[in-house]
Amino acid sequence: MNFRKKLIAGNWKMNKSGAEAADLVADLVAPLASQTEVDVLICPPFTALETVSRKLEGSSIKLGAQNMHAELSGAYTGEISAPMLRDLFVTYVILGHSERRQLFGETDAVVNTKVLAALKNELRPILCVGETLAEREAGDTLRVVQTQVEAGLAGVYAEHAASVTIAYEPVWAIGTGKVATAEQAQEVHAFIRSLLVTRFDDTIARKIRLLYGGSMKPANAPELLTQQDIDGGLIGGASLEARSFLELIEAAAAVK
Ligand SMILES: O=C[C@H](O)COP(=O)(O)O
Repeated sequence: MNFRKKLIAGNWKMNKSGAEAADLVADLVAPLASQTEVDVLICPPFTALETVSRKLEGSSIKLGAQNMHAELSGAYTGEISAPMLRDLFVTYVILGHSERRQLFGETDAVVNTKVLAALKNELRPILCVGETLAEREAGDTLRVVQTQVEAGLAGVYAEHAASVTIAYEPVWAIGTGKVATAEQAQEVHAFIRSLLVTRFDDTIARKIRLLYGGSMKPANAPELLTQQDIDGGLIGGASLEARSFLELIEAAAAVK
């Protein structure tokens, strides 16, 4: 039996002006006013966080950021710290997204410092892991995921572990329209759960939510979300439009 509440998280990436963000949030807040079955999170770009934060006052929709720096303050031009995010009522932060790893050179060690800093500052990290197509074709998927999970969680204390969410995002499925089959996704999610049992214990491992990300859409969500170890989705493209995002939340709510 799975007691974890599903989480549907929208990663808007580098999309939406302040005005567009305000419009999209307005289209989400009213339809979700009485929705309690699924946890809903939106992660706008930094520039829209304040606007979205104000619009979310009184709503159960949670606010997340897409990245942060591990230091609290200092000479880090262009960076944003955990206290700055807390100032805007941000509660989650996506860390180690494959786009950050591939395009901005974030290593497992860097991602780990951010995970630890997020937890220390009472932000809930969403640690992203996943293999490239070449790694999958070479039969390296589980090894790559294991390295990223173990390195990402190095130094995380058991009492903080339940605040962590892990998103499995096969790089070849991100923004490509190619989705992992439910079996492929479940295999990796179950593997991550087993790593968490080893790293922490069974009770803690059962509390940690594991999200699938990579071209999740209303059409493929029901099959993915009914898998035993898939506790929600980290949604890119389909979170940019209210209708598809609301349909994904409905799909998650329909899973019993
Ligand atoms: O963070 C979200 C993922 O990268 C998935 O993006 P996508 O739904 O556009 O494939």
